[in-house]
Amino acid sequence: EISLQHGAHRLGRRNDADMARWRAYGLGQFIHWGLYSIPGGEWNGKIYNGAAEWIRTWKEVSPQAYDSLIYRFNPIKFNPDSWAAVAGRMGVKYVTITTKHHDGFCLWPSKYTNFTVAHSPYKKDIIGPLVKAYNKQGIDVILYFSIMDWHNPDWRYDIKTRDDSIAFNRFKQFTRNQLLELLTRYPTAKGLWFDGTWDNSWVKQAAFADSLETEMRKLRPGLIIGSRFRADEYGKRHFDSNGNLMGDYEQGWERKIPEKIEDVHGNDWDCVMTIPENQWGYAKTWSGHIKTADELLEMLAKCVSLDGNFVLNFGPKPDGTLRTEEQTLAKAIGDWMTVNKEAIYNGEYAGFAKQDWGYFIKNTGTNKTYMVIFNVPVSGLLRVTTPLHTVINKAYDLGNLTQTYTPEEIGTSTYFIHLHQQTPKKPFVIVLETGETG
Ligand SMILES: C#C[C@@H]1N[C@@H](C)[C@@H](O)[C@H]1O
Repeated sequence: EISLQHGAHRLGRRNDADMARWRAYGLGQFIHWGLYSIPGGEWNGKIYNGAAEWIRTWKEVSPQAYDSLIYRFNPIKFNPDSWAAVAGRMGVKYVTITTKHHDGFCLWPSKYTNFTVAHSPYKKDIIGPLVKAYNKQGIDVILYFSIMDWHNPDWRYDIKTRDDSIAFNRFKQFTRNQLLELLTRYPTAKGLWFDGTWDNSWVKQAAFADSLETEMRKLRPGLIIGSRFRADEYGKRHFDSNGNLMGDYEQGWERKIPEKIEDVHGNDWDCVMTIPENQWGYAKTWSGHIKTADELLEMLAKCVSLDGNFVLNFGPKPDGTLRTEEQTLAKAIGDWMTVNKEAIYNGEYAGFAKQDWGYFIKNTGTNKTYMVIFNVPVSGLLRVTTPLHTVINKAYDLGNLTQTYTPEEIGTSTYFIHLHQQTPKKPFVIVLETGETG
């Protein structure tokens, strides 16, 4: 171990109630919305083949022309209650919303820049009504904030000269002011999801970022901040120079999911996932593989089975409505969650050997372990190997409690569950009630 001033300040998981609440969420929604939603991945009739929210960096787009989109931001159909209703119906427990993405446009009327909704035709705050609407649905809010800010003239990708340093010091104060402003304006926000923190300029700010994180936690006790916010004094991100996790949960699982429990090193984590391969902001044309509800449900079950949360991204349209494909997926996921939500909420790693048919999820604090089944074997036999000294007392369908199973013991701690029907149309869940022997 080397001595670190600005590495991880806590070893192991947070064990407070705020983090336990975050850990229990299971399913989240990401919202990417801003000026980039207006071009929707197209510019002068040409399709940008990158992620739509990065279109400002395209050589075909002049930054000034992009920034002038502020004069076209007027989502007349924006109704936060309808977004929150869709999320509530989908079974989402928390939403992460972009307050400011890399382009620097603020969805709240920040005092520290004019590049905000207040200077657009829309004029009104977007974040406040969104927080209120989601909280009314019982959904917690996490605020996404990009440190990298392409619009701010003091932003630098690296600090090479004295002028860079003077400008970036102004930028650091601007960033601190905006973050304290967000925490003060939206006191019910449970956490911050930082992004745009990979450039050398910010990576060199270990002391400043560490002190800012401490200040934010003091201002908002219980605040949840992930591993992507700051680097240690050697520039190490997510895990410090001693291999310890920075922040309260690992934020490295962007569009990817761990394969096995060893990959998560006993940490809390979230996976943020797009429906197309890589589009976060609204893209008029979705190309490539568009994930189906069953694929997304399997990703959700896999994340929860490995102690993580699954956060599905939505990119609302410039007029403030949600695109049809996203509404359709939200309903399909919601229909499944209506029947099976107890397998997802308060879910954790069960410690059963992984099987091909699907995922085991233990319900925190109870004797229930859920088998979330996606791949029914032609034999109709579901193999279950329990942890040592764990026995199965009862087994039954979560969707039909009268449908019970008598596990056939076929070896030490190993059983077959004989399925009664083998052609399910949707993923389904069998509940195991377990006990401990000797
Ligand atoms: C790269 C990158 C960003 N990180 C994702 C969460 C999106 O915000 C994307 O633009």
